[in-house]
Amino acid sequence: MSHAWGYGPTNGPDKWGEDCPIANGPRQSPINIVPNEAKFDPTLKPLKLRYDASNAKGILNNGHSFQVDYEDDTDSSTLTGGPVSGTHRLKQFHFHWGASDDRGSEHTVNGVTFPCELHLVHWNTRYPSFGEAASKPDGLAVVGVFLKIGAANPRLQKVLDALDAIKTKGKQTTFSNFDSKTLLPGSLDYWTYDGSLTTPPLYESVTWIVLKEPISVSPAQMAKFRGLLFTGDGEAACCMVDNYRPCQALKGRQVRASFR
Ligand SMILES: NS(=O)(=O)/N=C1/NCCO1
Ligand SMILES: [Zn+2]
Repeated sequence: MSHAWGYGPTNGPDKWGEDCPIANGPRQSPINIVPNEAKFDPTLKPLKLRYDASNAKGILNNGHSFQVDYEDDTDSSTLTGGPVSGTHRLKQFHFHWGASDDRGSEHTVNGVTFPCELHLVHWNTRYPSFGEAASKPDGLAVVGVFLKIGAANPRLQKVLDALDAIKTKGKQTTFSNFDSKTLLPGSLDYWTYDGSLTTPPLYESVTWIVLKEPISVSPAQMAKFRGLLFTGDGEAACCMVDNYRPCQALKGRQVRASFR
């Protein structure tokens, strides 16, 4: 692929393997989750998420999605328990979504897609930094949360209201005092499996923790996601939609459930 990766016909997921051969590796993400084939694992611990709102730093349009970045130089926003050992620090959260409500999530459940999926990205502090952890087999833990069309979600509004300031690629602005725990559903029941980043470099370094319960998003709120652009100022505008990777082969992996 001669130019930067993206989600278009010439640089999209089908082309990523040209630069990242791991695209066809044994533990790629996302996957279709089949609840009836997920095995309840009684040894799985409850997920413990402790986030400090004051760690929120900024919000950035990175040309693929937008992300809210967190201070990660201390253990004040962490994931512990669940399927991981040790402490994982929150680095950022971002979303994937579709051009219409019939698609947009990366993971699917019994083949069912959601219009949007939230990813909270954490790195294992046994490594010195996110950059070091990102390429290690136990380096990252990403919590995935499905968004389902329903009533407007007031917890999303502060994030969505910031999007007008980051419409084009490369734009960023301060974003402070945001507790990402408010984005989580009531239940922390989850499925977990060994997978990868769903964006290049597609490193097989992610312990995926996909929550069973979705959170709500309204059609008007989805329109705000779709108002972003993949493109930068002065470029021909291309709407930031369908920024999701299709499901990848399970290749013998076991998906475990934290609940019966
Ligand atoms: N969609 S994903 O797997 O969370 N991808 C990334 N890339 C950098 C951090 O998370
Ligand atoms: Zn993601």
